[in-house]
Amino acid sequence: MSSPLADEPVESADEEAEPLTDDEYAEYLDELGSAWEVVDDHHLEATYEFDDFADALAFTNEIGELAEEEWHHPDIHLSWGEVGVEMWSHEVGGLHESDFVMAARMDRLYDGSGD
Ligand SMILES: C[C@H](O)[C@H](O)[C@H]1CNC2=NC(N)=NC(=O)C2=N1
Repeated sequence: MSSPLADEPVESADEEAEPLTDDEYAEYLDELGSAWEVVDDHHLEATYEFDDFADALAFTNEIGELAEEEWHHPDIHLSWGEVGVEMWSHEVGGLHESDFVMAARMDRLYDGSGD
């Protein structure tokens, strides 16, 4: 079951936007699945598990298409049976609401693609 955050728009950060503070991002983190954690107050991290490399590659491509559609791109680490994702906003040098929306969209893709 993905978070309602997945229904929010992915908006680019304002020019002068500052990264979210831990108090500010706490509420968004609570709305995401437990797979996600914030690292160094800078980015979101999660690892998705798959049966094999081919399934992990297919999910990687799904995330890539989402990122291109929304023009908001994660770092993706593809390995056998696993896809590691790091998500932050380059323009603010840290976390923005859109990172949490993208994380929820990735969870929705994963839920839809099965285990
Ligand atoms: C150069 C390009 O416009 C920028 O990288 C865009 C597109 N993708 C992006 N992705 C992420 N994660 N953060 C950004 O600030 C961002 N901005």
